[in-house]
Amino acid sequence: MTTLTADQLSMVTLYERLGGAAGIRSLVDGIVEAHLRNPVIKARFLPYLDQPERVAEIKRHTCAFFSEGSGGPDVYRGRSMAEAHRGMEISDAEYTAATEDVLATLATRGHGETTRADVRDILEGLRPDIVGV
Ligand code: HEM
Repeated sequence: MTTLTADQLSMVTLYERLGGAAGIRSLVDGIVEAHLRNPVIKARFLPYLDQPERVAEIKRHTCAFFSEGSGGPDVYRGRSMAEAHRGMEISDAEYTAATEDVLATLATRGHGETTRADVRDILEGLRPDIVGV
């Protein structure tokens, strides 16, 4: 396998580094599983287990959201982050817990420090749209 420097990596879109549509799909599956195990936020997601069609739709939307946000070809047609999370009163601690699930899932899929830092920066940018809305 070729080893790329951080500078070379930054020239490949984040979407490509995440493994395109299949890589993102695998990530979203892993993130949802991590949320369901995470004591800080699992209560938010457990009620969806008996709504598999809703879970499938949320996963589809989340894949499109990640694709669009990482330079991929998909167009996100779900609600804005503020609209999707409005009324949930999500705390900073919950947001951090969700972010840690995303970063841990990236690590288990073998994504390196540059890619994890790029994703962490994007998620930090979304925090004000999701926390406390
Ligand atoms: C880390 C950043 C986050 C991102 C990028 C994100 C992204 C999304 C997306 C794309 C959707 C689907 C929206 C739709 O279908 O219209 C969604 C739904 C949802 N999110 Fe998040 N989310 C984040 C954090 C959180 C946190 C911290 C929680 C709770 C602890 C949470 C709880 C939920 C729930 C319960 C839904 C389903 C809403 C519904 O049924 O209408 N999210 N999220």
